Amino acid sequence: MTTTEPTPAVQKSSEVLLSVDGLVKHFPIRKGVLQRQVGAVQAVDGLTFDVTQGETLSLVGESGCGKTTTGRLLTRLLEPTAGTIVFEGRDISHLREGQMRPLRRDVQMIFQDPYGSLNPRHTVGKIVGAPFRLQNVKTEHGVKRAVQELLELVGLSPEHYNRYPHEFSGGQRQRIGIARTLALRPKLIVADEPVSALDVSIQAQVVNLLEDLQEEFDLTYVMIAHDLSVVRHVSDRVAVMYLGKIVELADRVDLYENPMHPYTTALLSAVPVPDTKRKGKQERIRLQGDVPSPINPPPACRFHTRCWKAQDICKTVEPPLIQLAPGHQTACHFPENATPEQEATATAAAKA
Ligand SMILES: Nc1ncnc2c1ncn2[C@@H]1O[C@H](COP(=O)(O)OP(=O)(O)OP(=O)(O)O)[C@@H](O)[C@H]1O
Repeated sequence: MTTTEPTPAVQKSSEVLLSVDGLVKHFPIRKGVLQRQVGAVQAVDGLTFDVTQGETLSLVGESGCGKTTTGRLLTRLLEPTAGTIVFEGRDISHLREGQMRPLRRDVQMIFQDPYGSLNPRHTVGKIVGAPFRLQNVKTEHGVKRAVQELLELVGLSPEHYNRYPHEFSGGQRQRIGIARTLALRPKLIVADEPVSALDVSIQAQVVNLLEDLQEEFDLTYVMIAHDLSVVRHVSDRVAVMYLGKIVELADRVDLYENPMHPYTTALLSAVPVPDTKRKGKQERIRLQGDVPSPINPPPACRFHTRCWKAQDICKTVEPPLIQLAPGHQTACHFPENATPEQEATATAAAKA
């Protein structure tokens, strides 16, 4: 990844493309011959956010915090336990597979592993052409032409049509996956760690490609990453997740310069780029212990077991995700870098 200073976030359309309200996904844990439910993995536990047309919203957090599950819910590869997902004004939370078919064109996912996500026995032509064939939208000749155009679009050659995935490097394979994703001209792409399996030298190229494609086709991205440094340059807004919940959601510049949740401060302190503008703690914060289990998460504020600011109220009252500044939501009783008014707002929300 490049480490140059990011350009300020561009003002984009404010039309909401995707709206998520109280989204929950609990995976039941079953035991015994009767397969009785004995508990649940609370992978995603009450997410509420909007994604506007043409923006990049990044979901960030440590392994196991529920990012991939969220991505799979948004693309409806999973069915939510509760809550709603509204895409272009239509509630898609519980559509059945047949009803989902038209939506599969509009909402696509890019996967982390460019090695595992391409069938090694299929040619590039078959892989990238699969969406056309599945949706039955072109003749075989039309598919070939369209695939070759897509290959050129992502920086590959039309001659690659008859080659197999093993003949390509990791970066090229991710380009093949991106070409397949673009085939049906989706509106929303959920990109799950799209560059984390690639060499650092290749990561920036693939990120640049995603940005160019976004501009060309007015794409909307939900970008999933475990590391705040990866999404620094591409996000318009960033949602920080911890144990199935969003703890902070803010415009990119605001989040990096003025983090308000202690967990965000800790994540940012691990970002190697020196950031003179960032308020608050500059030294590396090493969080104590591991992330608790999502089977039995800590009550109230889920971060309290690892938070250096935690007080009694953090163990008994869950802080709601509230707006503490324009475009900046935080779920914390004792936000960092807060003005007296912001502290008062947080206190009032806890009492409400
Ligand atoms: N199908 C499933 N059945 C049971 N538990 C699951 C399932 N899928 C995910 N989980 C659990 O849900 C929690 C959240 O997982 P998820 O993969 O969404 O997290 P993540 O933030 O994407 O992590 P990573 O960065 O490691 O992929 C984890 O504890 C995971 O073990």
